[in-house]
Formats: sequence, C-alpha cells, structure tokens
Amino acid sequence: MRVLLGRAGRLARIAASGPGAWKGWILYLAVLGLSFVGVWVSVRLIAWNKAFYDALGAMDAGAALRQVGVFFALVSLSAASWLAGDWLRKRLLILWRARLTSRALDLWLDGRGYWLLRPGFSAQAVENPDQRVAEDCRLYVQNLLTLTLDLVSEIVGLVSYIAVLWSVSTFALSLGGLGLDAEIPRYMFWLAPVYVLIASLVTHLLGRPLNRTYFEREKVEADFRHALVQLRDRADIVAQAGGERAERHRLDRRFAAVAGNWRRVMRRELVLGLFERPYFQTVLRLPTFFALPMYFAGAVTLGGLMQVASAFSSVTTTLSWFIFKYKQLAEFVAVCERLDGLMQAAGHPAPDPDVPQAIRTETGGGRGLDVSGLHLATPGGTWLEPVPDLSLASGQTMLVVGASGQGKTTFLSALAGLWPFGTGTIRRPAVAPVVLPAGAPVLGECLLSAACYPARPETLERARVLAVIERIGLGHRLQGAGLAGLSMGERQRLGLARAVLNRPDWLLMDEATSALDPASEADLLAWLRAELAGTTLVVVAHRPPVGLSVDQVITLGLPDLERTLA
Ligand SMILES: Nc1ncnc2c1ncn2[C@@H]1O[C@H](COP(=O)(O)OP(=O)(O)OP(=O)(O)O)[C@@H](O)[C@H]1O
Repeated sequence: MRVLLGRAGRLARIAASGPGAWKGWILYLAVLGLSFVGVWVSVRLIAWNKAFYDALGAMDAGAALRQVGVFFALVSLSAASWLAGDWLRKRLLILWRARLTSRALDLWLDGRGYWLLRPGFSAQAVENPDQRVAEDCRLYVQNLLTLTLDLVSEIVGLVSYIAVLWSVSTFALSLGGLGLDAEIPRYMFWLAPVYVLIASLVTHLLGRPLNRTYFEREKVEADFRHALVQLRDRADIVAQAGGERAERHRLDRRFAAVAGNWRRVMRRELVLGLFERPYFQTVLRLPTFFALPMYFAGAVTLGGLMQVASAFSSVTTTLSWFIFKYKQLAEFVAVCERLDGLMQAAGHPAPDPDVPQAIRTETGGGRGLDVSGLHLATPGGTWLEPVPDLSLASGQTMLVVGASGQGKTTFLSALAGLWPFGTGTIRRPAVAPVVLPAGAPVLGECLLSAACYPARPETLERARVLAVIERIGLGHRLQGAGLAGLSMGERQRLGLARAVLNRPDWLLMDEATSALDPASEADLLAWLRAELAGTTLVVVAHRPPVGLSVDQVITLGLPDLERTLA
C-alpha cells in the first residue's frame, strides 16, 4: 500500500504542479463542489421518500402531487450539476494528462532513456515505452480523478447518510426469538458497517490476483500492436522475402498471449463477479427486508420503512465504494506501476552495471579529435579489438576500415558519446556531431524536414534548403509522393543534404555513400567537402569513397580481406 501511494503521489505531483498549476486545482475544486451538490440531492431524496410514501399512505393526492414537483426539481438540479461536473472533469483530464505526458517525454528524450533503456542494451530496459507515454498517462489521470473525486464525495456523503440513518433507525431489534433476553438498539445503524466490512474482505481475497493480470494485459496488448506496426514499417522487406507466413506466425504468437491473458482475466473476473454481482443487486433491496420486523411490529409507518431502507442502502452503497471500484483500483495499481517505472528509469537511465563503463570524454575547444587507450565492449560485456590511438586535426578527414563486425559502427557511437561500454579517453568538439548512420534511415515527415533534421525547416532559410535539395538531385520529389519509396541512394543523398544544412563542427559518416554510383559519389562528396570546408570528417567505409581526399586511415581489428590482398 505504501509503495502504491508513493508511486501515485509522485505522479500526482508531476501532473498537478508547475507553472499555472492553480488552473488545475480550481477545476478540481469546482468538480468537487459540484459533486457535493449531487450528494445533497441524494440526502434530500431520502427525506423525499418519507414525505412521498406517507402522502400515498394517507391518500393525500395534493401532497403527493407536490412531492412529484419536488422530485423533478431535485432531479433537474442533480442532472445539471452532473453535466457541468463532467465537462470540467474532462478539461482537467486533458490539462493534467498534458503535463504528465510532457514530463514523460522530457525524461525519455533528454536523458536519452529511449536509447539507453532499450531491451538488450540495459539491464533495466523499459518495455513498451510508447504505450506507457501514450496510454498510461491518460489512464492514470482518468483513474486518479475518478477515484479521488469519488472518494472525497463518498466520504462527505457517508457522513450525511450516517447522520440520517442514525436519526431514523431509532428502533431496537429484540433477540427474544433467539431465546435471548436482549435487544440491539438502533440495529439498522450497526448492521450497515458490519455488512460492508465482511463483503469488502471477501472482495479483496477474491480480487487480489486481478492486479497482476491487468498489468500483463497492458503488456501483451502493446506487444501485439507493436508487432503490427513493425509489419507496416517493414512491408517492403516482408513482401520481397515472401515472409507472409512467418509474419502470420509471429502475429499469431503475440495474439495467443493476448487471448491467454484475456482468458485469465475472464476467470478471475468471474470469481470476483460471483460475489460482487449478487452483492451489488442485494445491497439496495436487503435493507427493506432487514427493517421488516419493525414494520410488522408497527414501530414504523410505510414511509418510515422506505426512509430507513433508503438511508441504510445509501450508507452501505457508500461504504461499498471499495467493492464496486475494485477492478478500477486494480487497474490503477497496474498503471501506477508501469508509468512510475518509466519515469524512475528514465530519470536515471543506467545501462547494465556489470559491463565496464569507463570511457572518459573531454570536450576541447576546437574541432579536432584525440583518442587514446580506447577499448570498447558490447552491452553483453564482450571486448572488441582495441582502437588505435589517434589524433585528427580540425577540418581533416579520417577513414575507418576493418572487416565486418570489428566495431566500426560502435566506434562512431562512442565518438558521438552514445556508447557507454568500454574504457579509454576521447577528446572531441563540444557540440554534438551530425551522424549519418548505415542504412540511411530517413527522419522527418516530409522531404523538407528530412533534409533539415534535426533542425526545423522554419529555422533555416527556405531558398537555401530548396537549393540544397535541388543540388542533391531530389528537386523532382518536392511535389507529391513525400518520403514514400525513396531508394537507398536517394536516402543517402538526403543524408548529405542534412549534413550540409546543419553545418556541424564534425561529421560521422557510416557507409553513407555506399549506394551511390561512382560519378554521383565523387560529385556529391566534392560538393560536401567544399560546403563543409572546416568540418572534421570521420568516414567508415569498406572501400575508400570516390572523390574524398583522406588525411588518415585507421584499421579496427582485422583488416578488410580486399585491403589485405592489395
Ligand atoms: N547492441 C548490441 N548488442 C550486442 N552486440 C552488439 C551490439 N551492437 C554491436 N554489437 C556487436 O559488436 C560488434 C561490432 O559491431 P559493429 O556494428 O560496430 O561492427 P562493424 O565493424 O560496424 O560491422 P559492419 O562492417 O558489418 O557494419 C559486433 O560483433 C556486433 O554484433
């Protein structure tokens, strides 16, 4: 319980604090105030019960008609306050959800959690972060509002209903029928909490396994959705490989986990429902039966009986909050665990502590690079071949070669400050480099944003951006098709445009021109070098790029076979 309150409290602090937090609190208090109006109407309806049924018992048509009018007035007030409360509650929901989402995104992106906390990279990898940010933020705020607002108004309601029940259940229950010479004064009043306490304990025992099952449900649903997104993203590869059956098998396996979890949820909800459902249906009827002995003994009128039954069921229904909300509480517990887990992990993203992470990075004033004693390891702790010590002056070009799998890409990651595993020292420019990764992935939503990434197109001079796109030979793609179907060579051209438009102090290129024909490669690299004359260049390639003069070559691990033969 303490752990849950800790998690829920940490998340609530994020949602309800910060600049302009007062707006949220005003909305919260307004919703709370409106829910009190609802409580007042319910209390008033208990008194209405007596007045109406007594009027019926006395065959007083005028009084009964007046009570019909009172009834409609009360119901209208209740409906109006409910609708207003619901509207304000929805506004509050989006306000607090936006804060929580923004904080989650800050932590996830700024601390590089999205990179460091990937499965296979970190011992505390965060699974399905997309679902946690997109859905859990919404579910958390939704449940927080429903549960806390309900709880407060239930507590206020409870005090009012208890007062009413105390005042109307004046009669005692004689235990003479059981052979005892005793009686329980105000027995209807004492019966209510005992009845609910026993029911709550039973509910908790039957419903406890639901927490874990709900937690699993979110995970398996997210895994299934993610598998479908992967199929969409890799549509061309799957189609070329004729991988439909393999994909179907993968999706079936993920869905089998969803179905398995669903069956477990069904079983557990059935067990809980076997108790909860009959309880729900009897809680409103039983009070009348409990009060019948007094009615037949002539201690109360028909109106009095209805009033005491109504007060009793109001008290028991309010006290039964825990029972009726059990499933929602279980879901809330699961959401708090997932969302707080993401926030905590992203706040201190730590890769596997058992693998050495002793790479010292110094940022020098210039654009040069110095590497000494650098020895890199994989996230699993396997050492790669040591990187030769090197010194690259500002504006120079270095070619990195080596057979496949020797650590060239890993070396670039380490230079960029993204690879924590290993030992040694790197002195590098202060500002982050532009990295053109192997495979030439394209980031951005249209050609303009992809060419400028990570700069936003509106921050650069539009005529220049268009001229660069023309220069790399993609002017014809400015209209229409967006980024769909760009060839590997075209994506690599876009990468070169990114480098030119972002004008980095240093540029890391991983097989960034491998798909270009030699003439285009020579032309574009000469253009890139002229545009970025002062930029320090580190180029990973299995064959020296055509048209780029290289100042230094280093070989990582085993050399390329081609170079060995040469
Ligand atoms: N996230 C990771 N988890 C486990 N092993 C990794 C990871 N990243 C890289 N490795 C391993 O580290 C080694 C070096 O990989 P790297 O990609 O740096 O090689 P490379 O020299 O760039 O290869 P290629 O020329 O084929 O692109 C490989 O054995 C690779 O499997």
